Amino acid sequence: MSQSIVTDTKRNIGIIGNGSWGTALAKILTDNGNAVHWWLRNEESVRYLNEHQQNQHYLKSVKFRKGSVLPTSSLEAFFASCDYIIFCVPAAYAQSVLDRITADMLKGKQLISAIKGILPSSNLLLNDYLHRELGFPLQDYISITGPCHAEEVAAERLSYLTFSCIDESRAALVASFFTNTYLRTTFNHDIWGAQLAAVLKNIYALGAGIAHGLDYGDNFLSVYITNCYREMHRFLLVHFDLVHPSEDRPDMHTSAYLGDLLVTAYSLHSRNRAFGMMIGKGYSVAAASLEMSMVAEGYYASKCMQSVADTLGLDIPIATYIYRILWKGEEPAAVFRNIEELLS
Ligand SMILES: NC(=O)C1=CN([C@@H]2O[C@H](COP(=O)(O)OP(=O)(O)OC[C@H]3O[C@@H](n4cnc5c(N)ncnc54)[C@H](OP(=O)(O)O)[C@@H]3O)[C@@H](O)[C@H]2O)C=CC1
Ligand SMILES: O=C(CO)COP(=O)(O)O
Repeated sequence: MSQSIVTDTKRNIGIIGNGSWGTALAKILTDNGNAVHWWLRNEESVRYLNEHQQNQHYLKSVKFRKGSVLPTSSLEAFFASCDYIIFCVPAAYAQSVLDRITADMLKGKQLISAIKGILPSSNLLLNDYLHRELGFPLQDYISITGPCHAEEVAAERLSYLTFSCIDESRAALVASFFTNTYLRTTFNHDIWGAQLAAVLKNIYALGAGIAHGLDYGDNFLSVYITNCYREMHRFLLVHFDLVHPSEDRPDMHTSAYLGDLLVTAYSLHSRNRAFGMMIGKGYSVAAASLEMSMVAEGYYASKCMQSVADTLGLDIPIATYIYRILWKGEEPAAVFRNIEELLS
């Protein structure tokens, strides 16, 4: 795609995080004619991006037009330049960035979360953390979810994203920045449901990878995923009753729910599936982590969501079995024999 770069200063968009997804989002935005500010945590990555117009380590097939991305390693300079800030650091590492952000830096900004994880130090979603710790207004927070792998965006294969915000009109506006011929967008006000579903699906998809590694077939996997979806639904309904009683119940018929569970459980691009597959094949968690150059959020989410479920007294048996494999060192084959008995 080629368009001229938008110099409209009212739409200053920035991305925090330089992994595959941050790079894919930068591609969409620059393809749509926006100049994108980009915070990268190390100076060498900034230098490389400036010199080569591509990310040194992730999604190298994406080449940016000169001047379309504006990288910096100074968080202060980055915040001063942006009105819309996309947060795209894996949840496991997000705290190191959050610790450097003050309420003043966030004043007047729209925060767009592209992470599909929960913060391990607090077991909170990013919006709840920012609201509680920095008084950030919940209506200024938009999430991006939906079944979408960075690699397919890089190849401009038709994909769909969901934008959620308490104030639907803001979700609609931000969605419009991303819409183009290979990227369709929808928007809603389901901010907690969409984010929680994204966290949970990573755990279940990692479990699907384990099943795959253990040599279960497609017949088993389809039943496993159906049961995961049912468990996710049960969890969300009770979670909403207990934590967000006045919010609309999540609309599980949208692709941010089933669609994302399916793509993460089945796609060869999925890091959660790949990580799980190694566990199923007998790798230890440490060995599987070493093999991965990218992050499988489901591993960290498994511990966080177990803690959330225990605190609220919620039962998530399949996720608990995955947690026991990942964090309690239980033997995958034996645990999956228990999961077999659970499924219907
Ligand atoms: N990839 C995808 O297709 C999609 C990803 N997402 C979500 O986007 C979020 C970001 O993931 P993604 O872009 O894929 O990440 P990747 O797994 O592609 O890359 C890892 C990122 O983590 C950073 N990182 C690694 N170690 C540390 C550390 N110790 N401290 C701080 N940062 C570190 C890396 O920075 P560095 O290179 O400097 O080490 C890099 O930016 C996740 O929540 C993911 O679930 C959502 C939809 C699709
Ligand atoms: O969220 C994703 C696809 O929608 C990415 O999943 P993985 O992190 O497993 O690659």
